[in-house]
Amino acid sequence: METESVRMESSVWLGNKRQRALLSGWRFSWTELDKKNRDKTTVSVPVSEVVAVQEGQVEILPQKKVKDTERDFTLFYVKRSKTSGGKGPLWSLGRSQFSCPSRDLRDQWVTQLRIALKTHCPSRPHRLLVFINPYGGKKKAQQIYHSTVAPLFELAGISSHVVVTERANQARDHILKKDLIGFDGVICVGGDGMFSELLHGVIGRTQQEAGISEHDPSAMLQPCDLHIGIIPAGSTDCVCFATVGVNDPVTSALHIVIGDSQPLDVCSVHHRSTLARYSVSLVGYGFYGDVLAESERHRWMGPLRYDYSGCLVYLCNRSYQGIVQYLPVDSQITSPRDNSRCLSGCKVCSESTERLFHRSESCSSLYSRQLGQYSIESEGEWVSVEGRFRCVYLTCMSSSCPRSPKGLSPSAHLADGTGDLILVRNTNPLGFLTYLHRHTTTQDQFDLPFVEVHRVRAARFCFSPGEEEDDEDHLKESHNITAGALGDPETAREGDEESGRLGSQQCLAGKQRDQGIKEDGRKKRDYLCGLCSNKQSAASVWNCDGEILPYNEISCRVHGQLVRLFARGIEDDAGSGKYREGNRNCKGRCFLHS
Ligand SMILES: CCCCCCCCCCCCC/C=C/[C@@H](O)[C@H](COP(=O)(O)O)NC(=O)CCCCC
Ligand SMILES: Nc1ncnc2c1ncn2[C@@H]1O[C@H](COP(=O)(O)OP(=O)(O)O)[C@@H](O)[C@H]1O
Ligand SMILES: [Ca+2]
Repeated sequence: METESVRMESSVWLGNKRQRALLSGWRFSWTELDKKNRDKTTVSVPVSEVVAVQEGQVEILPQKKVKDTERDFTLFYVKRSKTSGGKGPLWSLGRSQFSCPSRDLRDQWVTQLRIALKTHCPSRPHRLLVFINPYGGKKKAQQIYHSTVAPLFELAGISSHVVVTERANQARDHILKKDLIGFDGVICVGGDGMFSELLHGVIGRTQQEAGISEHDPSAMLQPCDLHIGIIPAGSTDCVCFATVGVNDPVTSALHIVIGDSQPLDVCSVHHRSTLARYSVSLVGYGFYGDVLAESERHRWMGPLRYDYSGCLVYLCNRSYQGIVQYLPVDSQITSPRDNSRCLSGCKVCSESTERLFHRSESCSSLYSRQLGQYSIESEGEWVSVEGRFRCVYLTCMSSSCPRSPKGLSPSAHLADGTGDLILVRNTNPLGFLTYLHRHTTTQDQFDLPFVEVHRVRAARFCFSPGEEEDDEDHLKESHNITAGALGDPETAREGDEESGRLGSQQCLAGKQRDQGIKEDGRKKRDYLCGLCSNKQSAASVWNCDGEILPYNEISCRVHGQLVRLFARGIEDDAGSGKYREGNRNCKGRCFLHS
């Protein structure tokens, strides 16, 4: 139904400069006028990026201050500033205080702007459930939320229920079990591990409600309506970086406030007919599994633990024997080496929306037709590769992060229903170092003779178990893994206090902690001896979005656009400042292009 569009125009003052303010349809603009009434500069803000309109002269930071001058109103909106190195723009809160010739006119402006907001932004969140992990990253999540994010939510009229977590998996269990009526989204303030908790909660709950078994690898999972927001306060913050373009709490909070919506592919990981976990960024064996396992022993280092562990594991020079099978997507149609980049309003992803959900006649491009429905049972299409690998991994998106600004697969798409499978065969230490180093530069990390990359819809992996390590109990022991941290759906859902990555460490206090450190020292030596020995048959573990999975065999399947984030993908330079209608307003699954 067409909504009547609001229009209003008048003269106003911004400081001592006279302006012509104009609200027309979905834009509000003000143009500075010179003494002869000629136009000078114009500032134009899309209504969908207006955060709030308030009477008087209002400031919210560092503290809320209101001077209720009867002819003034204050407009808060999204302001962008450029960043370098292919990142997205930083968003901040713009504020302009307008003075009107009369109180009457001021009231009219406030009313009309608020009507425009209601008309053009019907899908903004009003009530949010926020989970803060006080121990993630540099342990600043609570401070970040209260000083930076909460004032923005309050300004935008969003009410929030805040839960500061006391144990791992609390957020996931809360989403799975508690009443969520009235909430328009769930937010995590933390890292990729916290995001993963929300992801599991939201997907699990949606499948429960739809009566779908998550353990069935061939089940078509039900897409989730509840949006997830991420305020980055962790160590890698890859999901935030790859979907927003920067790791900045204010930018993320503003995407949430204006109700942006970004669909995201999710990979389900199964082990022997049981769902092991979901992943969006990394399901990796070998190097990335070893780095994660090693890093858990150095959590006290904060985010630096990954760099330290990365160096240790690199020096150990390990490789693993295994078989990888994958269901490829036609490389003539879409390729991880096409040098494209999935940006805000991505055409490939929007065509996939049609293919995945509507399958309409209009969806007739070659890409959409070729990627039509498939069956993971169609054995004939599977490709098999056997060998010794430094690492193998699957990612549903670019997985860019500050450590690797282009990411694990720079041309991967957030929402195209496929993942990129990277196979790094055994090579000499210098070759592998070159490969790792290219993640941090603009050089093509796939242009190396021992690296293969394939765009896939599903993959299966089977790695040879270690000589004496053919049972998972041994693996768990040698990697010092607790039951809940294994992502065992049954154990983990009980929500026991010891489960999860920080669980066992944060619970240690006083004497117990000292004992823990000694114990940790011993296990570390044992672990490194095992890791660096020449016993090439020993097994690694899986790094599944930062969670350890100690299995030799897993199967993975990509579920296109299974969840939605309060984000819009990475805006390129040309797109910054250029308006793209918030796609959440489309109500269904649709994109609008800038
Ligand atoms: C020796 C230096 C090697 C440099 C290579 C750089 C490669 C960076 C790859 C980044 C991987 C991104 C995938 C994201 C994984 C996260 O889910 C996971 C958990 O994050 P968090 O919850 O915030 O702790 N992070 C990792 O597994 C870190 C891998 C780092 C490998 C060096
Ligand atoms: N209160 C808590 N105590 C211990 N662990 C927690 C708590 N809250 C969350 N966790 C767990 O901590 C892990 C790491 O958290 P995350 O916020 O991702 O930080 P980081 O990015 O530093 O790893 C997550 O897997 C999460 O399940
Ligand atoms: Ca994808």
